Amino acid sequence: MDAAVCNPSLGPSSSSSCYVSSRPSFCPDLRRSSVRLSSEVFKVKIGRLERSLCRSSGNKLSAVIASASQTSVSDPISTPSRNDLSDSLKKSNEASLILIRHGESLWNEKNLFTGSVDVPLTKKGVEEAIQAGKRISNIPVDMIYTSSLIRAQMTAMLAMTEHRQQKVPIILHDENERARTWGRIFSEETKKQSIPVVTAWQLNERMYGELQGLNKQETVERYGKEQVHEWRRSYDIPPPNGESLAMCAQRAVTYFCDEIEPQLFIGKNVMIAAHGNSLRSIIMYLDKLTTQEVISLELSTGVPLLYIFKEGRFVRRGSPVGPTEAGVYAYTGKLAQYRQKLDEMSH
Ligand SMILES: O=C(O)[C@@H](CO)OP(=O)(O)O
Repeated sequence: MDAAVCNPSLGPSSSSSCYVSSRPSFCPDLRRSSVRLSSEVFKVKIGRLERSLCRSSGNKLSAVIASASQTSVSDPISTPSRNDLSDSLKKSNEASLILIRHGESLWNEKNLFTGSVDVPLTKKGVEEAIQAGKRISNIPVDMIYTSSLIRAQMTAMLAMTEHRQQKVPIILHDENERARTWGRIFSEETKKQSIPVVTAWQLNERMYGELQGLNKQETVERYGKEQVHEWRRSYDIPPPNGESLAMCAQRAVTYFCDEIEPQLFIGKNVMIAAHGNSLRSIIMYLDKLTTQEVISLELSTGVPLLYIFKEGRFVRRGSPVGPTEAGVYAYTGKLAQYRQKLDEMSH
């Protein structure tokens, strides 16, 4: 691996860990990346890459702009024109990426396998989401991506109630023409005060198959600790009739590359609220973890992780929690400036 991964286990205590990947991001570089994604993911990525970049006579910039302007965020709130995108691309050399696993759900509390089942947060989960919002309240957010499941959406919305930017997160409904038309906003000023929220099933928790609804402890007693650990944490062994992490990565990482990276590339600050395993697969891609390293990657509920996307690379800043917060903001001039602006506005 050409990146120094300081700490593949991303619990709340890993806030000081960071690394600079020497892999410039964006799909082309997967050709030489050491990320152990499944060969199917690799093929999908390369296929899409060739469609989005190579076909456009090697002009990466125009491909990125075209790709960004065609994404599902071409919506009534923030339809960026090609000129805006070019300007923003010229001006921006850095964007923040916040990843947050949803707060505790009612089935987390009961210790049940949840997967694709759409279960809401507990009171504790609501509180975790609010606390997460406090932790990221000084980090800019221009776009939010959530899964289509309520626990991730609740988390994103509750976190944003704490954000000092005080913009209104608005869910974009893209399911049909009527939903798109009826959700239009007719004030430019109001649009500026809004943050588009894109919901994507591709970011959903991995489908846990026939384990969904079963108690985790009882499953261990029935099938043994090793078998259950393999189902829960291995890269390519799926639970009965469910998705392995590799299968989950195939949709989640592909979505990240196709829809989210282009936004970061043009300088948009992005928050993703999703799930233990869909985020593990994305972190595996960002941190270039091996199939062995990803086994020990555990994400706590409601703890945000911050990455800086700069010069085509992802730099992990760990979690903006507690005493290390100053370090997080001090890291980039842009974040420090943003925070100063917020301070000035609130005086
Ligand atoms: O039940 C689930 O859907 C997931 C996340 O809560 O569990 P696990 O930690 O086993 O991947």
